Amino acid sequence: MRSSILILSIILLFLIAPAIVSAQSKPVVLVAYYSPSGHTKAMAEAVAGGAETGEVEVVLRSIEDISEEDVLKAGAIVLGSPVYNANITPAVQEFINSWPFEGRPLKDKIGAAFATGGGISIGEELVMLNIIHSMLIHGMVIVGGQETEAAFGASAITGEGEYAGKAVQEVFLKKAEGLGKRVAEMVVRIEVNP
Ligand SMILES: Cc1cc2nc3c(=O)[nH]c(=O)nc-3n(C[C@H](O)[C@H](O)[C@H](O)COP(=O)(O)O)c2cc1C
Repeated sequence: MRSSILILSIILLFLIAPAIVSAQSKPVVLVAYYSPSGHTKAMAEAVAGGAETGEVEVVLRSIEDISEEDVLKAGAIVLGSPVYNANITPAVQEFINSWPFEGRPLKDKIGAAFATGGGISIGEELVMLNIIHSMLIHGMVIVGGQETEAAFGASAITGEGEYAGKAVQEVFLKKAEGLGKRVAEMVVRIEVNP
């Protein structure tokens, strides 16, 4: 009886161990956002959905809930900010300023950006490029979205014309999804796995 339990346990261990090891070794894609009125959060959720390829572990979190350890553990960081006066918000700037720099521990991690802005061409590209500048200072490897229309990352217009007063539109969510998917593919491809 005892020996059959022992044999069964060994068989189970052999069956479960590879699954445990592969779960632990998946690169982490951290999707970080700041979103007082919910539009950037909607884009973040679409980025996270796109990144769910099964090959990575996706962590979707508001910047207030992200620790230094979360940042260090991530193989990729996708960061989103609303446009405030054609710039990233002070909270997102503070979040970036909190990243560890000594010894450049973020070097070679994948980085990508997304943004939402009230109006067309009054800041969303500047915000994505601002995030990208900061990631480059840390030595991160920058990835844009799937299509030319999301070359700098994924952005959404939330307050002008036909986009005003509505949930974030499908055309923008698709760009966010594509960005997430590409980041997930690239982080596996370059085998970033701290
Ligand atoms: C203080 C402030 C400044 C803003 N400045 C801009 C701006 O310069 N350009 C723009 O396109 N939208 C601007 N907006 C609009 C926001 O970027 C837009 O509503 C965004 O989608 C909000 O994101 P959230 O819903 O995730 O908070 C501003 C909003 C606030 C509150």
